[in-house]
Amino acid sequence: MNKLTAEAAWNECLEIVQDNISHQKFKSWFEPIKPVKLEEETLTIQVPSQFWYEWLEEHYYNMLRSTIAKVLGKEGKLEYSVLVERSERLEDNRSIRLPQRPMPPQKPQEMNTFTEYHPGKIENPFVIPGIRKTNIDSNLNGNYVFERYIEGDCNRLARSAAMAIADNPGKNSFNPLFVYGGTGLGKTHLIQSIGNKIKQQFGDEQAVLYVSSESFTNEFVQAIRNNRASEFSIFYRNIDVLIVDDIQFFSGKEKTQEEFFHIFNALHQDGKQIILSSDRAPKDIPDIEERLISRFSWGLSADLQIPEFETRYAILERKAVDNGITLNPEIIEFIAYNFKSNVRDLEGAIIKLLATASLKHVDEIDLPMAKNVLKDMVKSSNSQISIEFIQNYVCEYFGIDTNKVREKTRKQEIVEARQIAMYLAKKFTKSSLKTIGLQFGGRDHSTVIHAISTVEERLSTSPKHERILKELEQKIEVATL
Ligand SMILES: Nc1ncnc2c1ncn2[C@@H]1O[C@H](COP(=O)(O)OP(=O)(O)OP(=O)(O)O)[C@@H](O)[C@H]1O
Repeated sequence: MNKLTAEAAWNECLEIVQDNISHQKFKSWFEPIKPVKLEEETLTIQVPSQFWYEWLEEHYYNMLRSTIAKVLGKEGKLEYSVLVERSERLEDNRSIRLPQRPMPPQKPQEMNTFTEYHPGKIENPFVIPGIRKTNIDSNLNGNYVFERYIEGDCNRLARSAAMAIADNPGKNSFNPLFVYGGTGLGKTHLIQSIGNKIKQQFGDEQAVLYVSSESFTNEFVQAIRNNRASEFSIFYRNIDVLIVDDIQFFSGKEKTQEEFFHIFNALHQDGKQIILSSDRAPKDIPDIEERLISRFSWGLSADLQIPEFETRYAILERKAVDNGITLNPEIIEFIAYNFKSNVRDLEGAIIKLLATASLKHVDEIDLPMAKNVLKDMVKSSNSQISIEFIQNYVCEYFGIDTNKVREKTRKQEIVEARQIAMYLAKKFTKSSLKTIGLQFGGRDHSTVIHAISTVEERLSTSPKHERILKELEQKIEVATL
């Protein structure tokens, strides 16, 4: 005979539980539970959700079993009653993406578990196969993989940190990884590649979740509205690899920041991996709590820069292959020269070419067609060759710093490059000799005349110079409209 009430029995259980788990976990998982009834040696407790029940079974089964044995004796049993019907929960759950799994057969609103197998109620209450990990929709785009992410000086650090994380999530010094950079430079692609690689390598062992900070905020607001803030919080605390994109969107959203702060702490403390992206460095994001900014900088902050010519070229080659379009090198060069500010524009150019080719039923696109199709997308400043463009171009060709041709230096290789640039400036721009001289460090027009005649002379006497000049002229023609 058991004279205990359900409350008293459960309170005794709680005292034991409290001694065995952290305060935070106790508060999260045990305080909200209500004792319902105690009949013979069977204590029934009410849990707020199906997910809750599953979580307890997965994580606290042994501890609860021994606790019940201590309080109710060897024959003691624990039964769960789930507060809300599953059909209702499922609908709600979707909005905050709680993990779901197929339900075992059960009586409505009630589940029994623990200590005994109840045929017809729960098939196997003790083994919950991958309850959370298999069922979380990671929200990843399968196209964003490392294999399609071209490496260059512009992204080397961020990319190698990302790959290291993918091999060892949570157990590396890049936690959090904070990737930042301007629009269209590949932040989303890179951070999603980490998630995809982890899924590929670790499968259901790692619960990966990609979420934009905007969705995070919306879900949180909705969770508050539906009195489900604690479930929201618990859900996020169960993620192994949390990827949050465009974190600058948290700016000015105090409640969301606070919630994220707690989730961040819990995950970090548990050795879970956090990956964040933003359009600017942590310290430059306005209206974000100082304590969050400082956490963002705990691991590694790596920026993505505008890709250099060679990387743009490699990206274009890759995108052309991915889109099933063949582009000859001249066209790739033309695009790489004229679309400099971000990778999304490079893709836009390829897609426009692809669309036009299929509209016009053209099998192969040639350079004049490409120039014509893309002329509206090329910035007007690029459509006319400027002296600066030629200076940059020639210096890049000879591998020297552009400023050098504007300086007074008389080093042989600089003088030669400067003379060639002056010659090309005269040939490809409408600028006067005086203007050209001025743009080369304020030189006199007679210096420009001298440079042009020197180049012309070399052209007629040296095949090597003739070849260099021809190459440069061709490239300038390709690069511009
Ligand atoms: N290094 C790269 N190699 C291949 N593709 C790239 C690379 N960088 C960016 N891209 C491509 O450029 C496009 C834009 O990239 P992404 O969306 O990741 O940029 P973002 O920095 O997140 O931009 P935003 O801040 O505007 O969201 C994507 O299609 C992506 O695949």
